[in-house]
Amino acid sequence: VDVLLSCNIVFDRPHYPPNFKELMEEYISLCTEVSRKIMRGIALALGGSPDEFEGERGGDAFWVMRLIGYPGASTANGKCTSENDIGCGAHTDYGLLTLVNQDENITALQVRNQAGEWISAPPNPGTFVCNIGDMLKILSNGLYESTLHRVINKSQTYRVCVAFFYEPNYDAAVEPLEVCVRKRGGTRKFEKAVYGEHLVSKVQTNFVT
Ligand SMILES: O=C(O)CCC(=O)C(=O)O
Ligand SMILES: [Fe+2]
Repeated sequence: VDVLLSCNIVFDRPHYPPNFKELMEEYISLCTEVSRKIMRGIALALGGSPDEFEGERGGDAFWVMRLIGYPGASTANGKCTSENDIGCGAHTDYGLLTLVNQDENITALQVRNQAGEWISAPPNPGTFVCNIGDMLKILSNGLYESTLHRVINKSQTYRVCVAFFYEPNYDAAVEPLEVCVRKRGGTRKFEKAVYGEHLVSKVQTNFVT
């Protein structure tokens, strides 16, 4: 799918550190392991078996990792005004979980709470911010919400964020778990969705102008 291939990293650019590929691969493998463990915890919290998300639901992740750079406000287009900040518009993530590793010392990520207010999710050294994605909202029948978030870098410093997206298998047909349907009095809040179709349609609306 062209839209998904358009931003893939080329691992052997000459200005990358010599062990860049190995570091990224190790990081991805550790993030995959942590995400799988978080999913086991969530499965238990929802009252299911710990393996609820194994198999195509979340055991064979179509992971994505993005290394995102946000130029500082002053260098973005020559002026330092609040209109010049560089960020990322409000959206929900698409899959199961996102592990957001933010640059220390810059508060730019904001999440919308249930009262509809935007609150900061400041970097906390040694921790990830963990977003819930749309597929986990569906699987949990809405017991977990995929939280709206956005990024506004008002600082004058270039901000880097490493976001690891833990997703279902590309072809997975995702629907509310029985245990979560029972918890909501037998009501199915969401229709079945095929993860790959959801991903492509959201990437097209978010990134293609
Ligand atoms: O830069 C961030 O802190 C978050 C980026 C983000 O929300 C995303 O890539 O989906
Ligand atoms: Fe996001």
